[in-house]
Amino acid sequence: MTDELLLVGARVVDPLNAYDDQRDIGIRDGVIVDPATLRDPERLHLQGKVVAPGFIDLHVHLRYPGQTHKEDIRSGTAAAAAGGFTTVLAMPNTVPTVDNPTVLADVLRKAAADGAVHVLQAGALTVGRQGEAVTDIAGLKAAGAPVVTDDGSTPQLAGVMRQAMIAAAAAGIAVIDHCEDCSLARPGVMHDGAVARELGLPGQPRSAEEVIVARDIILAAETGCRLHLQHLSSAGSVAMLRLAQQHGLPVTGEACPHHLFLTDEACRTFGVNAKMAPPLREEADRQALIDGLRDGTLCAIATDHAPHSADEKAAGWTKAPFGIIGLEAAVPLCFSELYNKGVLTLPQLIALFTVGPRKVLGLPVGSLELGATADVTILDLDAKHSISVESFASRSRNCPYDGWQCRGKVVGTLVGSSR
Ligand SMILES: NC(=O)N[C@@H](CC(=O)O)C(=O)O
Ligand SMILES: [Zn+2]
Ligand SMILES: [Zn+2]
Repeated sequence: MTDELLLVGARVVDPLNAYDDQRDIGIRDGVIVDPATLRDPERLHLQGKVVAPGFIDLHVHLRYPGQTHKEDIRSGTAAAAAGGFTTVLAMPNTVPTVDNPTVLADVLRKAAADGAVHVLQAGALTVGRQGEAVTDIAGLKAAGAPVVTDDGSTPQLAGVMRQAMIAAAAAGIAVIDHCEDCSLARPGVMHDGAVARELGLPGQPRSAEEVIVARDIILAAETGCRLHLQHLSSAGSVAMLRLAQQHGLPVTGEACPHHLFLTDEACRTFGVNAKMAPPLREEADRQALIDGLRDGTLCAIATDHAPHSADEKAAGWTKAPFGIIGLEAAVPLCFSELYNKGVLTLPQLIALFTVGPRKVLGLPVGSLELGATADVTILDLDAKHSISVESFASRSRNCPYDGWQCRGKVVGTLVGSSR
């Protein structure tokens, strides 16, 4: 039996094709088709709503395998779908690490069975993410990893990163990079500034991120490796990325909602739910990240959805793990703060969830063209609501946004037939 659906009357925004107008969208068997070819479709009336290509989150922790008390593929992808995402890129800092094709195949098998959205799985850069032996990057790519990263950390030795980039370049795969020099970051638990001094907590200076951003831009230039900088937090990092792009280097970057909407001041209010890597910084950094989105230096907004259990987070500032969840708050926050407050245009904001991630992944995702997988995100730009952490599909609750008022809501997501 064919499965036919017609999306009627919405404003369709498809930045890859520079399209922004009202039109109907036809779907047959999970693929976008010409509406005129449908015979007897089910109709979804979407007047006053926006239809966009399914949003892609380049940075999530699904915690499978090994840490499913925090999240699993079922709960994490349910959270993604509720939050407006139809594709997520899972990080490999699991137990065991996704550092070989066998573990990767297991995750993909589990995702095909349990996933409410498409799950892409990044491979690790080094064995066990120990920063020593480079993984079989070509083998990971062949097994389905679209990118490689040691997220959670990065190889501390430049020589190891250089070797990894040479292998990644040869395999034709991008390195995505958690920029943190541990000798500068440790034992810090928040940004190294006035708030940390007042709270009496050890700080992480901006240099902990920036020296790795500089190092890895230099290595990308030398090796020709495609490099994507994850969860950038400092103004200096954005400036270096901009300069690298002006020099024509193949380097991109992402920002996370928490770095866009919070500063280290939030550490006073939200306690350990404001503890994450890299840390929340200062207002000038926040503004620089927003400028980076505005001028295209940063091509993606990614959540860095990092679930941890209540017990783990209850360990207090110095012992609690780094990270907050973001899948179900990111889109409402971004549409409130960036679109409805006039910071970005609608196509600009939607591109940060579609075209930008597509470029990083090098996959044919994030567009509504005929023949594409029918991944669709449906939005109501005016709907007012407040974020209710209690109602999240995620298994974890480590989120500072409970009760935040938003304008802009995810009405639904459609996930097309698997690629
Ligand atoms: N961002 C975080 O604070 N935590 C992430 C690791 C990471 O993204 O670096 C996690 O896995 O919990
Ligand atoms: Zn990270
Ligand atoms: Zn992460």
